[in-house]
Amino acid sequence: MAQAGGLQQPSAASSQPYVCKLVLLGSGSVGKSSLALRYVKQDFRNVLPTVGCAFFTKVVDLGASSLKLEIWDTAGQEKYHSVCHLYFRGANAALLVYDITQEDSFHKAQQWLEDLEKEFSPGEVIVMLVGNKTDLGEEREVTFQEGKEFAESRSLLFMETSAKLNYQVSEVFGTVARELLKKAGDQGSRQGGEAVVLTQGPAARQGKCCIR
Ligand SMILES: Nc1nc2c(ncn2[C@@H]2O[C@H](COP(=O)(O)OP(=O)(O)OP(=O)(O)O)[C@@H](O)[C@H]2O)c(=O)[nH]1
Repeated sequence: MAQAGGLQQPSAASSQPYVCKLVLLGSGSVGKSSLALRYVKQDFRNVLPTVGCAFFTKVVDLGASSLKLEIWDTAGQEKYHSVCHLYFRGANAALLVYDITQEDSFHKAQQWLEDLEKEFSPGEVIVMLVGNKTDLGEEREVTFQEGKEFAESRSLLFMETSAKLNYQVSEVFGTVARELLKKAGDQGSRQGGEAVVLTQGPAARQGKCCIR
């Protein structure tokens, strides 16, 4: 897994946090909404299947810098698949979520990766593979090793979580946030030291970053 570091600070003139779009992708019922709800509202409850897309925001405090995550929670049911690409356009990061007790959902996450690869150039978007529902270990169909090896083979970040038990949920979002800040810093350095905003504006929708 890549390590965060080498962060470029936002310019002194700006006190605004970086703004990044993170999209949650995966089959129905793997726990995408539950992960978002757990992270943003520290809550876990039965939620209805998402229709279209749900939207959350959270400011992540990373010490010297902060980052505002705009979290787009897409509907996993098959009938919504054809419209999902509309939501992940312009994303800076994606969580490919599967349910460790449903092998099908692991294969589906791999298909989502192919969809992302059609939309983005290599390295343009930070992708983490997330195996959810570790509290149901006795029903496990996808081993930790399988998830890890697939992630490594495609240069993805990887973690397992339980939204129910609040296991590694903040670590998932925190790790992605640190990677986003690191990327923004690297791009700022390449652009002569100016800070970079990964934003939801028109430039981001074309898969580019904006210089503040
Ligand atoms: N045991 C267990 N159940 C979970 C966990 N995360 C989610 N669930 C349950 O799994 C079911 C589906 O969760 P959702 O968060 O709605 O799943 P989703 O991926 O957003 O589903 P769609 O909206 O259909 O795409 C719900 O009954 C949740 O309570 C978990 O970590 N452990």
